[in-house]
Amino acid sequence: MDSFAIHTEGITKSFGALKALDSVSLDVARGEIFGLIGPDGAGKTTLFRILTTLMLPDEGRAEVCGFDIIGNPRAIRFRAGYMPGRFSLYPDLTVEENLRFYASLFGGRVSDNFGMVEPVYRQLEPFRNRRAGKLSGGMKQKLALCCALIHKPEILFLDEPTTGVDAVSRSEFWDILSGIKQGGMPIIVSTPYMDEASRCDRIALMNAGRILETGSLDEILSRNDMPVYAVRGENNYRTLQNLRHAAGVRDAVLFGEYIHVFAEERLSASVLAAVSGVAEVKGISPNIEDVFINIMGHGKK
Ligand SMILES: Nc1ncnc2c1ncn2[C@@H]1O[C@H](COP(=O)(O)OP(=O)(O)OP(=O)(O)O)[C@@H](O)[C@H]1O
Repeated sequence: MDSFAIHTEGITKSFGALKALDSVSLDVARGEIFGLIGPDGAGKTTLFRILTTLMLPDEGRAEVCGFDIIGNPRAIRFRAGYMPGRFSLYPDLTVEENLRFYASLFGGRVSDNFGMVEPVYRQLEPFRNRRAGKLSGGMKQKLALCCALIHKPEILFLDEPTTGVDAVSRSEFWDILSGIKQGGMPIIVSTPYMDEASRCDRIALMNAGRILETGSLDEILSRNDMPVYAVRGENNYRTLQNLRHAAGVRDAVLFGEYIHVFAEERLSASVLAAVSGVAEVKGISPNIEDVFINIMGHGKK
């Protein structure tokens, strides 16, 4: 088990009647970027809190860096860098003061491990005297990452680091994570954005407290290969209703200007074209969003 950065078996957590995590079992290998992908309420934050020893599970067990979350939480706290989902910085402290504060929480100084954050901090340096509350979203995110790294952790937990950040900053942030991974640090990162799956070595698709699929993006796509058509309607809203009631259609969902139709094997493009209001039909390869919607829609597993 020690060969895994994270190993969990049957982690379950309820809040009253709500099961926020339902028997979550997963492994994160050393040196990989592992993405936890799912919508709001999937249970991502709850899992992070349990793995960083801020909350106890009701059932199940887990190890982080070879240490048991219940038996040895202190060892994990020193080894884990955690960037919580919501803004974790002190808005009235400057960039520099925030970093100094986080270093002091672990009994150190910024200079002790500056090499760890230097590549990212260099981008923040021009603003080092600016209060964190006055930074742009992308800059806040970079500072929060520096604060999570400043005690030189062995593993990084990032809870929705790119939520609410513009597309360019999101992409830059993923480039930074790839750089950190090159140094051998395992990273577990949650996101509601399906397109970020391609930046991870492996992912888990999560919904309503359960892991629906785990694997590399390619593995998940090939495991869930299915006939999908992109359909444009004369009036997409009306066409969507017609498609949902058409024989051989398992589900139909609006994606931009096209409707994606999840079809039974026997359905052909020409049969679809005959559905009232359909203006254009083309066969497409399902993307990760198609797979996710299809799995959720059919309660697989
Ligand atoms: N302390 C709590 N008390 C009661 N319910 C909670 C608590 N923490 C989380 N929940 C509920 O558990 C479920 C999972 O929440 P969680 O925050 O883990 O999901 P998430 O995937 O991180 O989504 P989000 O982005 O919305 O935080 C949600 O329905 C949430 O309302």
